[in-house]
Amino acid sequence: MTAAPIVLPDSGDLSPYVQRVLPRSSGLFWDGRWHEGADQAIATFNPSTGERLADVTSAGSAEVDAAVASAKAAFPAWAETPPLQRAALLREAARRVRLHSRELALLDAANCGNPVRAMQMDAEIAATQLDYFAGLVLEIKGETIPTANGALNYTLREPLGPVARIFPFNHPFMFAAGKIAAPLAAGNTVILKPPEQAPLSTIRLMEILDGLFPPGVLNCIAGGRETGAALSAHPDVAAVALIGSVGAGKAVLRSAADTMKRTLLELGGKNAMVIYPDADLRSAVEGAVRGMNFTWCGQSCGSTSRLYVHRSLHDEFMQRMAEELARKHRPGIATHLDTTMGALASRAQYDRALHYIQAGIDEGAVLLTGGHAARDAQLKDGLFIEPTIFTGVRPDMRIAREEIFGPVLSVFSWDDEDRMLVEVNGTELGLTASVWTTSLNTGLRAAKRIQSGYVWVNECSVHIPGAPFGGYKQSGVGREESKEELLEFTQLKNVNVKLG
Ligand SMILES: NC(=O)c1ccc[n+]([C@@H]2O[C@H](COP(=O)([O-])OP(=O)(O)OC[C@H]3O[C@@H](n4cnc5c(N)ncnc54)[C@H](O)[C@@H]3O)[C@@H](O)[C@H]2O)c1
Ligand SMILES: O=S(=O)(O)c1ccc(CO)cc1
Repeated sequence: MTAAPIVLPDSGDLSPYVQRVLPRSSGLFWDGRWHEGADQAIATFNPSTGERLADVTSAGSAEVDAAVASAKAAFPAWAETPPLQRAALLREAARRVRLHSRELALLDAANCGNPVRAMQMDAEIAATQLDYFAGLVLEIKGETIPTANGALNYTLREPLGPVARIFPFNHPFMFAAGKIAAPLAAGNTVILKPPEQAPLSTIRLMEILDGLFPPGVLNCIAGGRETGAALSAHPDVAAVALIGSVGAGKAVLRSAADTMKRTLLELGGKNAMVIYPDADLRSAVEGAVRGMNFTWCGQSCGSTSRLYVHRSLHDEFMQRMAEELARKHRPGIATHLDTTMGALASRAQYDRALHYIQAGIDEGAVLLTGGHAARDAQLKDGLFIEPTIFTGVRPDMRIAREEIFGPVLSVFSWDDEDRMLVEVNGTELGLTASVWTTSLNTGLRAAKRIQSGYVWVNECSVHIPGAPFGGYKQSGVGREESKEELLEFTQLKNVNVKLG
């Protein structure tokens, strides 16, 4: 039985309730129970206020070894658990997530700076992913292969073993809860490594799910990059699934090489949105604001942070976009239910975004709006930056080439489609893209030519359950949010039976 959820108001400022939703446990859970760590604690903060929220125990190498040993010991029995029984436990996990969604959203808002209302959506997405993969368990199946001599030849899909799930701070709870679903559904055990900047909702998740799975099936170790690196290098970890930066992805690939472990990498983006001259202006302007994900300060791998507007529309488009942005997003305290744009997750993220804003100014881009920290006196203790749009951006500028992961949009004007598409594709990243046009031909042509793993036409930002999400080029390896994610956590065995 889980404790009853904490009742929270439907409107107004939820800051007074933050203390009540904090987890009571350490950051270390394996073998079905909580542990004290010998290693140091990580202080974790509220980016809206600067307030220290809690200290979380960080896993050192002894704790990593113990968590992996627990996941390894639990693996054979979990792999043998009938698939529908595994699915039933995942559905119960989804039910508990929904039951506690509002307190989890508040915890994320307080810890990572994203607005609390948006984080309620994150909890719902996580629950949907748990249900979705629970529904797929009977699809973990093989094929029969015709043979020349009448032998029976068939394939089986078997789980891999302990899977490390390492993820970042931009959607902490959605990643923690949603990303256990596929590996557990496929019969693997899991070790979660939450982000050091915002680990609290993962720890609370472990409290909410405590006792649901057999000991060792679902484990959690808090910690930073060293903890993630130790997991990636561990010989008894069979697969590492990382959501994070390209640099971390390369480090994981290198350490995984020694033990030939499976990797699934969801990495960075420098994603383009293209506005064709025949686009429906009203919906394209709305999409351009939404695609940048100003709600979470652009801290999203899928944000369309490069906007290519056809020259014939450029001035009117940008004027309307500035108006739409001003109407929709102004930084505010993340734990207030009216807030539509939160705080940057950490001082490092804040400094990084301001650094890129300065680089844009220094390299000659034109500030259309924003370009500085929030000046509202009520926000003075937090990590707030005004939503920022640069026009007149050239492809050689740093704000055109490098992932900022902040509320900074770079706008380009174009009139030659071929040249524009070369620029769109002229990056080592290829995660998402968005194209706006009323011509089906144009939309399909652009979708074919853009080198990205996920292309929206007359849409942006939304993730469609069941549609494979993942990157081309250095944006990643493998696909998530779909049947492909489930199969990433299986290995194929071929069996040939000579008959007669
Ligand atoms: N493609 C996606 O689905 C997706 C989604 C969200 C964020 N991201 C990317 O995440 C990045 C932002 O997050 P960040 O700056 O915290 O990323 P990061 O790579 O520094 O950290 C992400 C996670 O990886 C861990 N980590 C860092 N270095 C590691 C290493 N060498 N070995 C193992 N683990 C390591 C961190 O502790 C954290 O838990 C951006 O690049 C963004 O595009 C990608
Ligand atoms: O905001 S994003 O980081 O692009 C993101 C990643 C994954 C999902 C759903 O799995 C939603 C948003």
